[in-house]
Amino acid sequence: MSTNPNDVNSAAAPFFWTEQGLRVLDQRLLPGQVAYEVFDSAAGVAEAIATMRVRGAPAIGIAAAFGVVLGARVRYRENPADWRAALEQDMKILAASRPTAVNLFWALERMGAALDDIQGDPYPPLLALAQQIHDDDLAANHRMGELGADLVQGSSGLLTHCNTGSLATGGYGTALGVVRSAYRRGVKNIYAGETRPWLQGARLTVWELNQDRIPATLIADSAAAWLMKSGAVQWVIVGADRIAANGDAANKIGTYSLAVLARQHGVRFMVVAPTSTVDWNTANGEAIEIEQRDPRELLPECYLAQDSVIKGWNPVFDVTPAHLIDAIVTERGVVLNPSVDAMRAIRG
Ligand SMILES: CSC[C@H]1O[C@H](OP(=O)(O)O)[C@H](O)[C@@H]1O
Repeated sequence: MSTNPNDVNSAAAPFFWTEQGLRVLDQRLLPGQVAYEVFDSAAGVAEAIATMRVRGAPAIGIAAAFGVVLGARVRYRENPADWRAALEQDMKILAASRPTAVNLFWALERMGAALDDIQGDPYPPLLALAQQIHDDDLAANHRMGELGADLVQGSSGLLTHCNTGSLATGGYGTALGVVRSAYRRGVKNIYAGETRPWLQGARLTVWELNQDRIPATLIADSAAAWLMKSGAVQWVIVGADRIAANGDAANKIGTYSLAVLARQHGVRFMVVAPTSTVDWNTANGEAIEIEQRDPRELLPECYLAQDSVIKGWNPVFDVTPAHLIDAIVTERGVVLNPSVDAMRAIRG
């Protein structure tokens, strides 16, 4: 199987569409196991998203689009004359799978808007639309990769956080797409933060880079400040799950602290995300819902006992204010020093 990040059939692809259903790579098991499960219903895809078998804002949106396709196939078979109401219930289940990544709701809105024009069997047109959403995301990632690489040209080191590669998108990646493009242009010192507690960096990002034979250095999240103080990196490059209209960006927990540290050390800070991640209806970061996941993803086993007095607090995103962001890179262009006015340049 190809590991070419340009190829959606690379080992790092988060899922593949098959006639049986959406074949999902279970990212909870990486890097130790490359294991797939086929989901053949909307509820099944919602479960795959909620449990983080598939994760990453763009990948969540694309998976949800295929979830709508699966729901339409089931509902039309059940009742060819009246399938839409049941499908809309399926779409509500998909919408409830995770709250922060706006790509989920953007994809469901695009699929929902197509229902009015459908005559007869909804499966073929909805499958074509889901595949278009997937293809568009891959194309956007390559465009953003080049735009971001233009900005970091000449840098010696980059630090990234979480996983924003092929595993989190339609292929190639957002922030990790910039890293891939920058590496090809000569930026050789790539650092990846482990990204506790789910370890997207330690388990997923360095796995992807190793598949691509791109040398990288894994660091503990707590080593980021010391790395920046050493002068080894000139940019911190991250993804996003939801960008508000003023440029405030929600991303994996730990991103905000990296932005504060970057400003302290004169390191520039880049957010890379397709415009499907921009939520024009949310004025600023204060209004972004931050997902709280089960503390059991954080707490050592011994503190899960009934008599334990130890709890966990497990917000899995935080919000970086626009004033700490030097550049937001999208497929429609780059927003330098983001603000409400500056963001208008990328609004379709
Ligand atoms: C390009 S992926 C964007 C975003 O999604 C990740 O979150 P999760 O792994 O919880 O789905 C992370 O915040 C990435 O930066």
